[in-house]
Amino acid sequence: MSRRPTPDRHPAARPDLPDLFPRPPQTVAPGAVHLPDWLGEDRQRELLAACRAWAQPPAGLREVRTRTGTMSARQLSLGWHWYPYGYARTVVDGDGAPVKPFPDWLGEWALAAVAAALPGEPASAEPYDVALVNHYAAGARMGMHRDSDERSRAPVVSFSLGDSCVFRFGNVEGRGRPWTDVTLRSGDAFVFGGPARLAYHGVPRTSPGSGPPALGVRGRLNVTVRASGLTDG
Ligand SMILES: O=C(O)CCC(=O)C(=O)O
Ligand SMILES: [Fe+2]
Repeated sequence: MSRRPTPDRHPAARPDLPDLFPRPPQTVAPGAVHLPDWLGEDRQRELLAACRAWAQPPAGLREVRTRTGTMSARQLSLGWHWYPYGYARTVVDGDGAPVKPFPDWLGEWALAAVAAALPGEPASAEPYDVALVNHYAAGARMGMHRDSDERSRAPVVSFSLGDSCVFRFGNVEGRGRPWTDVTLRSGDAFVFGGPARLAYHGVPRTSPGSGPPALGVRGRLNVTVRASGLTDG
Protein backbone atom coordinates (compact mmCIF):
# COMPACT_ATOMS: atom_id res chain seq x y z
CA MET A 1 0.00 0.00 0.00
CA SER A 2 1.48 3.33 -0.94
CA ARG A 3 0.02 6.68 -0.19
CA ARG A 4 0.30 9.58 -2.56
CA PRO A 5 2.75 11.93 -0.83
CA THR A 6 0.93 15.14 -1.76
CA PRO A 7 -2.85 14.94 -1.95
CA ASP A 8 -4.43 16.41 -5.08
CA ARG A 9 -7.40 17.55 -3.16
CA HIS A 10 -7.68 19.58 -0.03
CA PRO A 11 -10.17 17.80 2.27
CA ALA A 12 -12.49 20.80 1.95
CA ALA A 13 -12.60 20.67 -1.87
CA ARG A 14 -16.34 19.90 -1.92
CA PRO A 15 -17.87 23.08 -3.28
CA ASP A 16 -21.28 21.43 -3.33
CA LEU A 17 -21.35 20.98 0.46
CA PRO A 18 -21.62 23.68 3.12
CA ASP A 19 -18.84 23.97 5.69
CA LEU A 20 -19.53 22.69 9.17
CA PHE A 21 -16.43 24.21 10.75
CA PRO A 22 -14.52 27.46 10.35
CA ARG A 23 -11.83 27.17 7.71
CA PRO A 24 -8.35 28.32 8.77
CA PRO A 25 -5.96 30.07 6.36
CA GLN A 26 -4.03 27.48 4.39
CA THR A 27 -0.69 27.63 2.60
CA VAL A 28 -1.27 25.57 -0.53
CA ALA A 29 2.28 25.92 -1.87
CA PRO A 30 5.14 28.22 -0.83
CA GLY A 31 3.84 31.71 -1.66
CA ALA A 32 0.24 30.58 -2.29
CA VAL A 33 -2.21 31.16 0.56
CA HIS A 34 -5.97 30.67 0.83
CA LEU A 35 -7.71 33.15 3.17
CA PRO A 36 -11.23 31.78 3.75
CA ASP A 37 -13.99 34.29 4.56
CA TRP A 38 -11.65 37.22 4.03
CA LEU A 39 -14.42 39.56 2.88
CA GLY A 40 -17.30 40.00 5.28
CA GLU A 41 -20.87 40.37 4.05
CA ASP A 42 -20.64 44.16 3.70
CA ARG A 43 -17.50 44.00 1.58
CA GLN A 44 -18.97 41.24 -0.57
CA ARG A 45 -22.02 43.41 -1.23
CA GLU A 46 -19.80 46.40 -1.97
CA LEU A 47 -17.65 44.42 -4.43
CA LEU A 48 -20.72 42.92 -6.07
CA ALA A 49 -22.31 46.35 -6.58
CA ALA A 50 -19.08 47.57 -8.13
CA CYS A 51 -18.88 44.51 -10.42
CA ARG A 52 -22.45 45.15 -11.62
CA ALA A 53 -21.54 48.71 -12.57
CA TRP A 54 -18.25 47.67 -14.23
CA ALA A 55 -20.06 44.96 -16.21
CA GLN A 56 -22.07 47.56 -18.13
CA PRO A 57 -20.84 48.79 -21.50
CA PRO A 58 -18.71 50.50 -22.62
CA ALA A 59 -15.72 48.26 -21.76
CA GLY A 60 -18.08 45.88 -19.91
CA LEU A 61 -18.21 42.10 -19.62
CA ARG A 62 -17.25 40.44 -22.87
CA GLU A 63 -16.37 37.10 -24.42
CA VAL A 64 -12.63 36.56 -24.77
CA ARG A 65 -11.21 34.75 -27.77
CA THR A 66 -7.85 33.08 -27.13
CA ARG A 67 -5.56 31.10 -29.44
CA THR A 68 -7.50 27.96 -28.64
CA GLY A 69 -11.11 29.15 -28.56
CA THR A 70 -13.57 31.30 -26.64
CA MET A 71 -13.28 31.38 -22.87
CA SER A 72 -16.43 30.17 -21.12
CA ALA A 73 -16.03 32.74 -18.34
CA ARG A 74 -16.87 36.29 -19.46
CA GLN A 75 -14.40 38.96 -18.46
CA LEU A 76 -13.73 42.64 -18.00
CA SER A 77 -10.65 44.59 -16.97
CA LEU A 78 -9.97 47.68 -14.89
CA GLY A 79 -6.90 49.92 -15.08
CA TRP A 80 -5.27 48.11 -17.97
CA HIS A 81 -7.24 45.95 -20.39
CA TRP A 82 -5.99 42.36 -20.61
CA TYR A 83 -6.38 40.64 -23.96
CA PRO A 84 -4.69 37.46 -25.19
CA TYR A 85 -1.80 38.06 -24.50
CA GLY A 86 -0.99 41.57 -23.36
CA TYR A 87 -2.30 44.78 -21.79
CA ALA A 88 -3.70 47.89 -23.46
CA ARG A 89 -5.54 51.04 -22.37
CA THR A 90 -8.52 50.31 -24.61
CA VAL A 91 -10.59 47.18 -25.28
CA VAL A 92 -8.59 46.30 -28.39
CA ASP A 93 -10.35 42.94 -28.82
CA GLY A 94 -13.85 44.25 -28.08
CA ASP A 95 -15.73 47.54 -28.29
CA GLY A 96 -12.54 49.62 -28.42
CA ALA A 97 -13.59 51.76 -25.45
CA PRO A 98 -11.12 53.05 -22.85
CA VAL A 99 -10.73 50.64 -19.95
CA LYS A 100 -12.49 51.69 -16.73
CA PRO A 101 -10.26 53.06 -13.95
CA PHE A 102 -8.80 50.81 -11.29
CA PRO A 103 -10.18 52.00 -7.92
CA ASP A 104 -7.76 52.79 -5.09
CA TRP A 105 -9.87 50.90 -2.55
CA LEU A 106 -9.40 47.65 -4.45
CA GLY A 107 -5.64 48.13 -4.30
CA GLU A 108 -5.93 48.66 -0.54
CA TRP A 109 -7.94 45.44 -0.17
CA ALA A 110 -5.25 43.61 -2.12
CA LEU A 111 -2.41 45.00 0.02
CA ALA A 112 -4.21 43.97 3.21
CA ALA A 113 -4.70 40.42 1.90
CA VAL A 114 -1.02 40.18 0.93
CA ALA A 115 0.06 41.40 4.37
CA ALA A 116 -2.09 38.71 6.01
CA ALA A 117 -1.14 35.91 3.62
CA LEU A 118 2.57 36.56 3.13
CA PRO A 119 3.78 38.46 6.20
CA GLY A 120 7.46 38.17 5.19
CA GLU A 121 6.93 39.46 1.65
CA PRO A 122 8.45 42.93 1.14
CA ALA A 123 5.93 45.41 -0.24
CA SER A 124 6.11 45.59 -4.02
CA ALA A 125 7.54 48.73 -5.59
CA GLU A 126 4.85 48.62 -8.26
CA PRO A 127 1.32 49.64 -7.27
CA TYR A 128 -1.72 47.45 -7.78
CA ASP A 129 -3.25 48.93 -10.92
CA VAL A 130 -5.14 46.12 -12.72
CA ALA A 131 -8.15 43.97 -11.95
CA LEU A 132 -9.67 41.23 -14.08
CA VAL A 133 -13.26 40.33 -13.29
CA ASN A 134 -14.46 36.92 -14.43
CA HIS A 135 -18.08 35.83 -14.43
CA TYR A 136 -18.73 32.08 -14.46
CA ALA A 137 -22.25 31.12 -15.44
CA ALA A 138 -23.27 27.50 -14.79
CA GLY A 139 -20.87 25.21 -16.65
CA ALA A 140 -18.15 27.83 -17.19
CA ARG A 141 -14.59 26.97 -16.26
CA MET A 142 -11.04 28.19 -16.78
CA GLY A 143 -8.24 26.01 -18.09
CA MET A 144 -4.81 25.80 -16.49
CA HIS A 145 -2.80 28.93 -17.27
CA ARG A 146 -0.24 31.30 -15.77
CA ASP A 147 -0.76 35.01 -15.12
CA SER A 148 2.41 36.00 -16.94
CA ASP A 149 1.56 39.11 -18.99
CA GLU A 150 2.41 41.47 -16.09
CA ARG A 151 5.91 42.94 -15.85
CA SER A 152 5.65 43.14 -12.08
CA ARG A 153 6.03 40.03 -9.96
CA ALA A 154 3.92 41.45 -7.11
CA PRO A 155 1.56 38.79 -5.72
CA VAL A 156 -1.80 38.29 -7.45
CA VAL A 157 -4.79 38.60 -5.11
CA SER A 158 -8.11 36.96 -5.97
CA PHE A 159 -11.50 37.62 -4.38
CA SER A 160 -14.51 35.35 -4.97
CA LEU A 161 -18.25 36.07 -4.84
CA GLY A 162 -21.30 33.88 -5.35
CA ASP A 163 -21.06 30.21 -6.28
CA SER A 164 -18.25 28.09 -4.88
CA CYS A 165 -15.71 26.56 -7.22
CA VAL A 166 -12.82 24.16 -7.31
CA PHE A 167 -9.68 26.24 -7.73
CA ARG A 168 -6.79 24.10 -8.95
CA PHE A 169 -3.38 25.40 -7.94
CA GLY A 170 -0.52 23.69 -9.74
CA ASN A 171 3.18 24.25 -10.23
CA VAL A 172 5.49 26.46 -12.26
CA GLU A 173 6.74 23.66 -14.53
CA GLY A 174 3.61 22.95 -16.51
CA ARG A 175 -0.14 22.37 -16.59
CA GLY A 176 0.03 18.90 -15.07
CA ARG A 177 0.39 17.51 -11.56
CA PRO A 178 1.23 18.07 -8.84
CA TRP A 179 -1.65 20.36 -8.02
CA THR A 180 -3.91 21.05 -5.06
CA ASP A 181 -7.65 21.52 -5.38
CA VAL A 182 -9.11 24.11 -3.02
CA THR A 183 -12.74 25.16 -2.65
CA LEU A 184 -13.11 28.91 -3.07
CA ARG A 185 -16.34 30.23 -1.57
CA SER A 186 -18.00 33.62 -1.59
CA GLY A 187 -15.82 36.02 0.40
CA ASP A 188 -12.61 33.99 0.13
CA ALA A 189 -9.31 35.52 -0.90
CA PHE A 190 -6.41 33.66 -2.47
CA VAL A 191 -2.93 35.18 -2.77
CA PHE A 192 -0.13 33.84 -4.94
CA GLY A 193 3.27 35.48 -4.97
CA GLY A 194 6.95 34.69 -4.49
CA PRO A 195 7.81 31.22 -5.80
CA ALA A 196 4.12 30.62 -6.65
CA ARG A 197 3.62 33.80 -8.67
CA LEU A 198 3.98 32.05 -12.04
CA ALA A 199 2.35 28.75 -11.10
CA TYR A 200 -0.31 27.28 -13.38
CA HIS A 201 -3.83 27.45 -12.00
CA GLY A 202 -7.40 27.10 -13.19
CA VAL A 203 -11.04 26.54 -12.29
CA PRO A 204 -12.18 23.07 -13.37
CA ARG A 205 -15.72 23.54 -12.09
CA THR A 206 -18.13 25.69 -10.17
CA SER A 207 -21.13 24.56 -8.10
CA PRO A 208 -24.19 26.34 -9.49
CA GLY A 209 -26.57 27.51 -6.79
CA SER A 210 -24.04 27.14 -3.94
CA GLY A 211 -23.53 30.86 -3.28
CA PRO A 212 -25.04 32.70 -0.31
CA PRO A 213 -28.70 33.36 -1.24
CA ALA A 214 -28.72 36.77 0.49
CA LEU A 215 -25.95 38.09 -1.77
CA GLY A 216 -27.96 37.34 -4.89
CA VAL A 217 -25.15 36.55 -7.33
CA ARG A 218 -26.15 34.30 -10.19
CA GLY A 219 -23.06 32.22 -10.96
CA ARG A 220 -19.60 33.04 -9.68
CA LEU A 221 -17.60 36.26 -9.82
CA ASN A 222 -13.86 36.37 -9.33
CA VAL A 223 -11.78 39.51 -9.18
CA THR A 224 -8.00 39.16 -9.52
CA VAL A 225 -5.95 42.19 -8.56
CA ARG A 226 -2.50 42.58 -10.10
CA ALA A 227 0.37 45.01 -10.49
CA SER A 228 1.03 45.50 -14.20
CA GLY A 229 4.47 47.07 -13.81
CA LEU A 230 3.53 49.10 -16.92
CA THR A 231 3.70 52.83 -17.50
CA ASP A 232 2.18 54.87 -20.30
CA GLY A 233 4.28 56.22 -23.11
O1 LIG B 1 -11.64 32.55 -11.21
C1 LIG B 1 -10.62 32.33 -10.57
O2 LIG B 1 -10.64 32.00 -9.39
C2 LIG B 1 -9.27 32.45 -11.25
C3 LIG B 1 -9.21 33.52 -12.31
C4 LIG B 1 -7.87 33.56 -12.97
O3 LIG B 1 -7.06 32.70 -12.81
C5 LIG B 1 -7.53 34.69 -13.83
O4 LIG B 1 -8.35 35.61 -14.04
O5 LIG B 1 -6.40 34.73 -14.35
FE1 LIG C 1 -5.15 33.34 -13.56
